[in-house]
Amino acid sequence: MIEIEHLHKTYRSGFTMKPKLALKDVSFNVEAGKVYGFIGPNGAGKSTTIKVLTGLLNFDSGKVLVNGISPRDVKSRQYIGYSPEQPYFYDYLSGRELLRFYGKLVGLKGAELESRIGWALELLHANKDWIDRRLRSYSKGMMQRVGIAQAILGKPKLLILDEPMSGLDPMGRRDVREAIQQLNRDGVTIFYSSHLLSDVESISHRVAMIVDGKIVREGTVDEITESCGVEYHVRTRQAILEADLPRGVSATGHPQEYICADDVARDRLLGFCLSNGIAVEKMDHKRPSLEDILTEEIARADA
Ligand SMILES: Nc1ncnc2c1ncn2[C@@H]1O[C@H](COP(=O)(O)OP(=O)(O)OP(=O)(O)O)[C@@H](O)[C@H]1O
Repeated sequence: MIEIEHLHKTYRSGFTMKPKLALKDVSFNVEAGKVYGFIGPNGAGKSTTIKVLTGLLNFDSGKVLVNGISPRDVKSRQYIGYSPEQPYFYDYLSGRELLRFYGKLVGLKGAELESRIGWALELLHANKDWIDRRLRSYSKGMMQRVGIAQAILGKPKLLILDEPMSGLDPMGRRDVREAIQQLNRDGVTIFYSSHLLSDVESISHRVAMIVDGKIVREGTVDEITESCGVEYHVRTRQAILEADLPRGVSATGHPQEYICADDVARDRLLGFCLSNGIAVEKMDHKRPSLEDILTEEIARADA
């Protein structure tokens, strides 16, 4: 559904038009029928990638195809629904009037238009009285729901959402997560960016992590977190002197709890316990979260 190969994008801004390379050799594919999360810190290049995908921005070099068509070709937009990070709508309209306007743009009218608006509002739990108030009185969360509702009115094959959960309270985030999952069950491919990594972990089939314009990880959440190794937390019946701890094993704040950096360190600690008659009470393994990995990648890029 989305193919990006060796994408480079430079911005030129300011009086001197000094170039800034915002995307550096970005490549990834999004298969049809998947929920694909795009994560990275502020300024990493997420919105730039999304603007390239939606044909709003040109790029220097590389290959970008959406449903087999270049995003510069207007035909590619036939299948796309898009909600920008900060939608700017004409705010003298009510949410419902705005949706009528967008619905007409995708060819809906009459009873079908009203029923499609009803469906979109229901899906986003936005069928409340505020939908008939003017947009200028909306909170960020209300605006976000209307922005996503307009993006799905045309029943797109591909839904592109830039930070769909930002500005939402926990219930709003849950509603948007559930809406994404429902749309995906109905066959929609979803590509979305987010800072909220626990949401991304819970609903994405695959994830790409971008830091400073470069893709640093790509895969399923399991593939990404497993590739970073598993830590083992071991609790013993007796304390072990720090000086006696085998290589790769470190003390925690608790006197009988230790962290083994990998399988080898765990085996060394278990061997040490066995030969010294120390009973092991408990052992858990802990994979790093996407947040741990992203934090590490950001530190590496800053180093
Ligand atoms: N119109 C522009 N002119 C010049 N530089 C820009 C422009 N838009 C973005 N940039 C720069 O390109 C880089 C990537 O920005 P982008 O908005 O794509 O990041 P992002 O990952 O979406 O960030 P955020 O999470 O804060 O929205 C940043 O360094 C940003 O300052």
